[in-house]
Amino acid sequence: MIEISGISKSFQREQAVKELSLTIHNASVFGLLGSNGAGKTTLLKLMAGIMKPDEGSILMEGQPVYENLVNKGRLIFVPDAPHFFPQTSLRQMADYYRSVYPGWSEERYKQLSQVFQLDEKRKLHRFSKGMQRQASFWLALSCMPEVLILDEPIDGLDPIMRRQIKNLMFQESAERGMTAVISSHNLREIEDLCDHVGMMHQGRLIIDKDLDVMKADTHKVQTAFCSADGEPELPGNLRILHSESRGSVRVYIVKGERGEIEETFRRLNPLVLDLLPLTLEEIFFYEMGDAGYEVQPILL
Ligand SMILES: Nc1ncnc2c1ncn2[C@@H]1O[C@H](COP(=O)(O)OP(=O)(O)OP(=O)(O)O)[C@@H](O)[C@H]1O
Repeated sequence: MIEISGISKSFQREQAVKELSLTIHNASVFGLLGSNGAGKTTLLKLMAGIMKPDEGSILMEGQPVYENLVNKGRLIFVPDAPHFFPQTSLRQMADYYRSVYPGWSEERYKQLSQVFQLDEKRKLHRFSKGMQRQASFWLALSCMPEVLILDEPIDGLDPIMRRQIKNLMFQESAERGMTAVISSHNLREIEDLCDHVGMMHQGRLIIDKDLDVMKADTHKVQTAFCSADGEPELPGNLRILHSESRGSVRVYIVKGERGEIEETFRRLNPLVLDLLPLTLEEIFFYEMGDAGYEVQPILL
């Protein structure tokens, strides 16, 4: 378990992370969203023990991460721009990882050659951007990390490799109980991969929710009423985040339990009544508005 309590981090006069608290449970896949400059990379580096918070604490299995070799050996941070030693081949880089990470598995490294199919003898700087990213995943997963921290990992990968990486992440999480923390600007990617989602804005964590709970809690209601009766007054107990008319159809975004919402609308004798699921993008859009944030500058 990763327990983050009241951390802040400033660069000169810029406060990148502000009084942020968060718990990430073992074997979960946590998606971190937010606008450019929201503080995601800073938070990930703090979690990985690359930087020390100015205030607050970050504990992994009850122990600090910063300057703690045991915890650092349990986690791998994959940055948005892969970092390799100059003039090294993938095999040489693998030798280095083997010497540093106690969990390194030669067997896993060999297995993963079936997925990545990169030339191990070739110098890494000669690889394309996407191939370098594949090499980072190959090395990171061969270390059998308990925690994998990924900064915008999927960008630059082709669709087949994206799927392969997603499958590997599911496999590592389900079979070995690996915890993953993934920052991304891609809501669909996060929706596919993650079971828990956080959103940062100006250094703060403004949403921290289970994806299933979030989905089960917000509904799109499409309804139409007999025009002769006019539009009925909705009961005050309905928590409506948004409403709009599309011709004769009225669309409501409503928070609450599906059965209760349906029952409430049925009592108004609608001609049409449909309850539809929302995408993560839609849920965020309305949740952020509900939380009083200007949605446009936050969602990309
Ligand atoms: N090494 C640094 N020195 C000075 N300021 C920094 C440094 N690293 C980050 N910052 C500042 O901290 C803030 C948060 O940056 P961070 O890279 O964490 O954001 P981000 O959410 O990852 O952004 P993006 O989505 O654009 O990658 C920004 O205002 C940035 O300018």
